[in-house]
Amino acid sequence: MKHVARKRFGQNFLHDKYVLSSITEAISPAPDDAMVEIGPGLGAMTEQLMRTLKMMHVVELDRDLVARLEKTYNPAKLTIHAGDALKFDFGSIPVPAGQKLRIVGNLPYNISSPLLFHLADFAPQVQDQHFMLQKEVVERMVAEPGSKTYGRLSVMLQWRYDMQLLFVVPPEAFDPPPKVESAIVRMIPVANPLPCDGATLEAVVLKAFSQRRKVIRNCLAGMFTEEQIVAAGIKPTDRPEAVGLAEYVALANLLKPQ
Ligand SMILES: C[S@@+](CC[C@H](N)C(=O)[O-])C[C@H]1O[C@@H](n2cnc3c(N)ncnc32)[C@H](O)[C@@H]1O
Repeated sequence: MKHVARKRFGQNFLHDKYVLSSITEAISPAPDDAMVEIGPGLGAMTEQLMRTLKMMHVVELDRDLVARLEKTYNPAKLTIHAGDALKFDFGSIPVPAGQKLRIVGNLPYNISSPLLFHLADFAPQVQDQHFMLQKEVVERMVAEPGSKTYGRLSVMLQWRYDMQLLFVVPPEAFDPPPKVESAIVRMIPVANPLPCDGATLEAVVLKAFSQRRKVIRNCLAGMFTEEQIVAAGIKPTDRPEAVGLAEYVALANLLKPQ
């Protein structure tokens, strides 16, 4: 029976063979990799990856799709975790000694930001992440200070990952086609993130970008004095999008020294 795509689960299934092989090439799986795919759906990417991998894991929320995958794949090769990737403990996936986890997925766009933040908790156990996301979200992730798209997502993710937009994918590559363009992003956890308390950095960045049009001194009023802002190496009259990661980290460390 044909599966009817469910909008509430962000289901847009990849069917373009060229795009699928380009993603697989970018991921470049090796037979013994410890890999987990988020949202395998009808298995378009899973199928490609399993041509090389000896075994892999998937996390899928839609029970109908879980049932299909169970019927299609050998459980010795594919471990299916039925449930919500937002609550999934990625640290529970067994990884051979000396290896780290590789995470891939054509992600449900409606939960992409919370999912990326959830995954950041597992960054030290991860080798790399390759995701299909809304192009506009990838542009925000990789944006440099000074650009219009630079914001909370850029700072928080750049603290934990080196990121690269690999290529853009048009809506026609999916069934049903989404309304927006998509892009593939590669995320590699940084070996030594600048020392800082993550929750404090998040609070600072959230406040800083809550009023983008204001100067940083006004955005952060009540949290930092002008002297503290200067001590963090920031010009108080700059706008929040002009402030770099190291300076936001310096501010967070003033509130909670490491
Ligand atoms: C954009 S589709 C991609 C499907 C497939 N990987 C492909 O490329 O054709 C997103 C997939 O994520 C699943 N999904 C949605 N929300 C999820 C969640 N919270 N946890 C795990 N999977 C989820 C959907 O059911 C769907 O299979």
